[in-house]
Amino acid sequence: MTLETVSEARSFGGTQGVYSHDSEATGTPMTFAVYVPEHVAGTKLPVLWYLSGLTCTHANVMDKGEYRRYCAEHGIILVAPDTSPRGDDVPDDEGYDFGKGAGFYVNAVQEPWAKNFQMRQYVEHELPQVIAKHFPVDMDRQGITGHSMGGHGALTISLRNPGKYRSTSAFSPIVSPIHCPWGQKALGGYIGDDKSAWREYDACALIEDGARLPELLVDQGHADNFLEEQLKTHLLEEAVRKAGMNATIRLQEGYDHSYFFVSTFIGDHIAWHAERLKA
Ligand SMILES: N[C@@H](CCC(=O)N[C@@H](CSC=O)C(=O)NCC(=O)O)C(=O)O
Repeated sequence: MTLETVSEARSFGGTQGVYSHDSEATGTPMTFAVYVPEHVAGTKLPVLWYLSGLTCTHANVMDKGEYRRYCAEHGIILVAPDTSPRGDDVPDDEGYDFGKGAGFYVNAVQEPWAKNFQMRQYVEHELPQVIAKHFPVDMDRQGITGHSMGGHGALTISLRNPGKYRSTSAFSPIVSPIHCPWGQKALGGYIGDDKSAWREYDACALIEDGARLPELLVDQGHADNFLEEQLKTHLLEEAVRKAGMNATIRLQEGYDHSYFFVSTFIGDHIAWHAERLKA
């Protein structure tokens, strides 16, 4: 499990790094970003996973998410994986919403995607092992968050793994891929026509089918162009209400889908995760 350091820079007393390794899950090199706050040598820190949205690499949140000040303040490591396998041999689609940059955090079973698009395996299993081996993380104190397609990833991964993540939040998540064009294209393409197999990749369906989180925080911009057609926050509100789940879902007036929105509320989310991860 060799790790290549792509870059490292000092920031807010800690280190913002970018690293690369050969992934067994995707069969490709994978790049990810990790911020490690200043800490006493030998101590282990809680870790927050940040999953990014369509068209993103590890770099979007690193460049525009403005999380380092808050991670440094709360002593939280933040890991940002890529959103898909990359490389000349990896199949792609003409659209921005499928193929490279759009792995949807699923294990594809359809060809030609199945060989490389194993992002569920990568994010749930392989990358955590790499992080545990190479960084000062306390794997008993993991939280997960994400934006848009990454919000969908955070919700579904946490719902499928009860107890693994002590805290779960999301920014403008795709709450029900089954019910939106982005999700229907992705799940149809990666998983196939059997819609019953889509349910494990749909936060609302997972909740309907009995999965629960002890708590949830979601922020959604009210002026988000994708809200009505793709994100459909009201479906999550309905699902958590019916399930009696403890969820705070905030509609933020005037905010759109961009990183101007994410960076505005990321401090709130990191503080919220820190409270639960350090309890
Ligand atoms: N290019 C597309 C929209 C792509 C887009 O908005 N991507 C979002 C995530 S959308 C859901 O997962 C994003 O995070 N973009 C990266 C960024 O740095 O802003 C279009 O033009 O419609």
